[in-house]
Amino acid sequence: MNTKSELILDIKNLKVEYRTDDGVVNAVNGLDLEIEKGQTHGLVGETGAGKTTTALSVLDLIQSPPGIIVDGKIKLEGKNIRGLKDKDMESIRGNDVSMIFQDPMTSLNPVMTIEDQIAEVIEYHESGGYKEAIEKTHEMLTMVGLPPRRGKEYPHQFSGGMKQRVVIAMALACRPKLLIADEPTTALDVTIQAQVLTLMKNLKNQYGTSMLMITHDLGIVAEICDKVSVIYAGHIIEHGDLVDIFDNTRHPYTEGLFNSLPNLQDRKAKLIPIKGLMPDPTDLPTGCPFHPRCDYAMDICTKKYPEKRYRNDQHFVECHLYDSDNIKRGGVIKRG
Ligand SMILES: Nc1ncnc2c1ncn2[C@@H]1O[C@H](COP(=O)(O)OP(=O)(O)OP(=O)(O)O)[C@@H](O)[C@H]1O
Ligand code: NI
Repeated sequence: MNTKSELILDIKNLKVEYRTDDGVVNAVNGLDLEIEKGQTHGLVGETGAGKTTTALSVLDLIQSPPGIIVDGKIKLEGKNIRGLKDKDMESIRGNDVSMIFQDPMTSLNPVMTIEDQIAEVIEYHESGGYKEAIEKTHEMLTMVGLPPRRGKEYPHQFSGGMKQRVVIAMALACRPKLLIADEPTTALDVTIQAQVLTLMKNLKNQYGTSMLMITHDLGIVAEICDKVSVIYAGHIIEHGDLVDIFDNTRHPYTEGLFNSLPNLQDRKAKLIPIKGLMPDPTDLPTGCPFHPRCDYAMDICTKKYPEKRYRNDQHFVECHLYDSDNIKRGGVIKRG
């Protein structure tokens, strides 16, 4: 029954809170996420849904205080990595999992040349000396489409798109098993965005790196992802492959995300934003957290969190519309 190939990352029941003076922010609320080896997995949802918190949890980089992982299992290649000693976690961050942030300057040192920064990463991971590391650095720069001679320059001499390419080169320099990209193109203009995405797609094909791509852009998901998890209020409310999510949408929230996109066939058609706002994470609604915004909400939705319902062996939805009593209505929401 289970035809899933090997998992690079397996998160079960992750719960993360930020305990602030204004209350407890329930950022991630029992989230499950499985990333198969060699695949690009899109994590998509509105601002505040818990995407970055999930990613930072994997690397044990949640700001603490106020953040705390309250519960859950995180496995990398089948090995538990939650609660590791600092030294072991550092080795995972350096060798196994790399993260690219939205703002490339998070990862770049303004007073070090580009090539020295990449070479430092390579030297840290490989036995060869500086000269060898610089040679490799030049290969990496070429790979991300930057002329190696520019390695002598400093970050401020580079445009935003070029800086993000450097960060990608750095993230890949240690050949990570898993690359986590947190909105890596959001800060870039549209043409550069497309170039960086193409680059990431090529790298994935070339090296078979598994990727977690965090985005609120369904266009990016369609462009480079194999699997998609839709996150709402710290829960994965729908998960499947591209065809499941784009052509067999089940969750009203996912449907809302699609409806809020401009229609390509009819550019004059109005955007239909999802009504209402993301719930206050310090005071989440009872039952399904989407119910106050949901056109299909039923009595039970205000009372009970919906279990996973599987449409096929991978596509699931957490929504009471698909409880057995309602299933007769079969696919209340259908696209295409
Ligand atoms: N250091 C922090 N202290 C308090 N609350 C935080 C902290 N970091 C995040 N949060 C809160 O946790 C919730 C989840 O935030 P998170 O950054 O994970 O969302 P996100 O999905 O990445 O959003 P975005 O698309 O805006 O990046 C939000 O309500 C956010 O305000
Ligand atoms: Ni974020």
